[in-house]
Amino acid sequence: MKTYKNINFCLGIDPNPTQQNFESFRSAVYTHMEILDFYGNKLNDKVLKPQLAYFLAYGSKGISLLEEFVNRYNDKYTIIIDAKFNDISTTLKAYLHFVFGTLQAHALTISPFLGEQTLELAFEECAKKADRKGRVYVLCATSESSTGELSFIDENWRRTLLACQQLREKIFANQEDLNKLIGVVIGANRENILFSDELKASELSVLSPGLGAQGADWKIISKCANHPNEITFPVSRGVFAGGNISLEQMKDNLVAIQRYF
Ligand SMILES: O=C(O)c1cc(=O)[nH]c(=O)n1[C@@H]1O[C@H](COP(=O)(O)O)[C@@H](O)[C@H]1O
Repeated sequence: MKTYKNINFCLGIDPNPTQQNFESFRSAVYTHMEILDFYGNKLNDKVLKPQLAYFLAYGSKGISLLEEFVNRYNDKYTIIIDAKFNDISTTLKAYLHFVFGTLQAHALTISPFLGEQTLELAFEECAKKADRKGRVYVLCATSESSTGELSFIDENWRRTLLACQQLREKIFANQEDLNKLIGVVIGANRENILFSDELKASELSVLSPGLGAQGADWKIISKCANHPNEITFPVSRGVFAGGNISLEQMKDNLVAIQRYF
C-alpha cells in the first residue's frame, strides 16, 4: 500500500557488472528483469529509469537489449530514459525520436544548456507522444555538481524553475491533464532546494536521485509527505548494485526500501 500520494518510488536500471564484457552485461540486464518479473506486481509504483550509458557501452547489442527491456515493460510501467540529452533543435528532434518513437518510452532527462526553444520542443513532443505518463525532467540541481567555477550553473536553480514554469504557462495553459509533464531534477541531498518556497510554488514535478549508494538521508521521503509537488525518488545501486549481487539480496533490498514509501 502506498503511504504518500505525492511520492513515487522508481527503480533505476543501471546494469554495471564487474566483468566488463557483453555476456556479463546481458546477464546483469536479465537479472534486473527477473526481479521485475517476480516482484513487479508488489511494487507500489511502476516507474523505471534505465540509464542509456550502460547500454550504449556495448554498441548495437546494448541498444538492442535496451529496446527489448523497454518493449517488455512500457505497457505496465512509466519508463524514463535517463541520458541527459540535448542539442540544437534540429538535432534534439533525433534524440526525441529515439526516446518516444524508436523506444516508445514516456519520459526523459534533459539539459537546459541550449535554452528555452529546445525545452519547448521536448515538452511538446512528449505531450504528443506519451500523453499522461509523459514527463520531461530538466536538470536543475543534480546530486553531484560543481564546487568550482561551474557552480554558477546550479546556483541559478531558481531561474531554471522559472523558465520551466513560464514554458508551462505558454504551452499548456488550461491543460490540467498535462500539468505534471514538466519536471526538474533535484538531488535528494539538496534539501534547501527541495523544501524551498520557490519549488513548492512552482508545482513542477521532481525527479530526486541520490538515495542509497549516494548516501542521501532516507528520512527525506517522509519529510516530503506534505510536499505539494509530485516527487519521484529513483533508487538503482541501492537495490540492484549494478547486477553484482544475488537475486535474493536484490529482493531483500527492494522489500526493505519499499517500506519507506
Ligand atoms: O538524472 C538522473 O537520473 C540523475 C541525476 C542526478 O542528479 N544524479 C544521479 O545520480 N542521476 C542518475 O541516477 C543514477 C544513480 O542512481 P543510484 O545508483 O541510485 O545512486 C545514475 O544513472 C545517475 O545518472
